[in-house]
Amino acid sequence: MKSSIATVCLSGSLPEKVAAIADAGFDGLELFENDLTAFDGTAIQAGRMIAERGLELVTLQPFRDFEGLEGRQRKQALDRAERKFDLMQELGTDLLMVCSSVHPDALPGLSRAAEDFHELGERARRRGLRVAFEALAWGRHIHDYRDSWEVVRRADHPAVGLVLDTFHIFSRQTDLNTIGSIPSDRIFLVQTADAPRLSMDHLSWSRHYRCFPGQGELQMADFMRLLEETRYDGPLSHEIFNDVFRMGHSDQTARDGQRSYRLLRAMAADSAVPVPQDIDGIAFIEVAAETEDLPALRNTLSALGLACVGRHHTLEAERWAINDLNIVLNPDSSFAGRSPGRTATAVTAFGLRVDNAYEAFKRADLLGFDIVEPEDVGATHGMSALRNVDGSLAYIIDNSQLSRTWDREFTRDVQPVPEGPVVGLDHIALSLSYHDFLSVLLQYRAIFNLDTTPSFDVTDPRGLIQSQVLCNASGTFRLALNASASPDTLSNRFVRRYGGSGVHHLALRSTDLATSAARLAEADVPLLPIPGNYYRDLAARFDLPPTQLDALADHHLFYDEDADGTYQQLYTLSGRRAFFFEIVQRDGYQGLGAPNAFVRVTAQQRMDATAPDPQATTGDTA
Ligand SMILES: O=C(O)c1ccc(O)c(O)c1
Ligand SMILES: [Mg+2]
Repeated sequence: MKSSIATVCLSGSLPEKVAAIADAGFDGLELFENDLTAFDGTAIQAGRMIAERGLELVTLQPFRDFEGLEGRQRKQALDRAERKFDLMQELGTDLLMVCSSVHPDALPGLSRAAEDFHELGERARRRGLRVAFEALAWGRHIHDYRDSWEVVRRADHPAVGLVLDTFHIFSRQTDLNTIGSIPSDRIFLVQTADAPRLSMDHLSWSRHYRCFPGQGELQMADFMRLLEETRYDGPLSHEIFNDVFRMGHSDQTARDGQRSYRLLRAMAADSAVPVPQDIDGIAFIEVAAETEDLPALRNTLSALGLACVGRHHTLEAERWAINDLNIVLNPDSSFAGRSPGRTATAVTAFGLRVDNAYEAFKRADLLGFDIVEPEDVGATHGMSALRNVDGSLAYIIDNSQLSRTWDREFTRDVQPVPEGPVVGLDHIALSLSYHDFLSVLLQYRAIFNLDTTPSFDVTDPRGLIQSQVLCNASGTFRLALNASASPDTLSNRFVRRYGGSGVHHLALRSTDLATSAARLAEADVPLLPIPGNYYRDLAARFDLPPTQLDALADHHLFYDEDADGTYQQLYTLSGRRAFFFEIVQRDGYQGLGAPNAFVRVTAQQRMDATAPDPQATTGDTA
């Protein structure tokens, strides 16, 4: 198969789109007619620009409202097609993609449509061209790929073939099984798109929410298995209409598109790409710490019961630990692989524990993700990492590797002895720019075997924050992704101040949150204050004894229940740092306290408003 992508997927001008598509390594592209119509060169120049970048022009599309017309309207539609054939010959493509008609005058009937396509195919053939028919999910009469296939079959013309577009097929929940029996030479084009499951009309869903396979919830693997049965060998072309892609960076989107294409190919039975592995947990977190922030960090960590258990042999870095949780405070920023221009004390790396790191890297590499070797960042630890879209590093390690690394790199001053109720890490939360959100989702879901919760909206006083959680089956790995289209939400204020996406908070797990809160208070670690109204609402929602409600309020704790159990949360303020700590007590509960999030972000925005001007000082609380 050949990899292709439609120009409509990307932001920018036609030359920018063509460059991004070529640089990302695609074999070809679908030219959306609007991109040509708005291009300030000739069709010949556009075709040459595409060819010079080594790209095949797979098709010109879409040709609309063709089938089912009579008399003068039918003749006009055929004449219109001839004008597009002229363009195609100048552009250097032999395929016109025709989508099913939404014309109010279009008449029903598969045989009538087949006659129209026979005639169109004959006109195309005379000019050495072909046409391909797609059923739009909202087509007036034809909105099922089995009907468009029947039209193509009855048209019975070598220049008339079928388009399969996964979005239209899945959005109507059409049975897939007919796909396997379509002769491969009758399929001229396969368009691939994923999407989140949303209940809305087909057209709005398609035009705004499509995403790359691997980012959504459609059963792409089922489709690919049936396509494989046909032995189809033509272009596999992403066609994504997505509001975020339209505002994103075309290079980043095109690179993700190529990764998604490889992910689709890796679904084939004979793929050489290793299968995705589980993430068992987070082995360590690295904080690039400015020296003046170290005392406050050390104070918070010791109040939480972590101890400094070793020092780096050559760097200033300290290893803080409790049980399996390791936090490395590293004042040497070069080790952390930080992006230029970022100065705040911030989380710049974490280590993902897997069964077989070699296989995970092999999969990541074959899918086209960026891998950073230790030499690249001048590190002696010997661990390779994925480069996250924000420039931070996700090391991938297996257990054998980890103990060796600690001993080679760090002294062992004290054994990590549990000294309080904090037992380890619960989750990490990222605040992402809106266009990084889907990139991060693709990276983690493509490489690893993870579940994704449905996306939900948190109401921040300045707009909505979209939130989604990636997690493993056993609950030992949770990564929360947050992004917002509104400029002044908490998550976007973080992104702006920090100079990009990044880790917004670290959540540790306690077995006794009230005691953890008391220890933080004793150590003068300020906690996020929670308004009294929150506890009035808790009293109404849950059957909690007054003493328990008072205790929650006294310690600034959030509370929630689900079918599996209860959950309590508290938050520290970030002070000068880019991130803050959350401490949770999870008694069976599976979520991340989503019903409390609007109160939390509102309280954080309130703290932020009373903090000194972030432009003038780094003493912010975002
Ligand atoms: O939204 C549309 O009109 C449209 C156009 C062309 C396509 O291939 C498609 O799937 C949708
Ligand atoms: Mg399509």
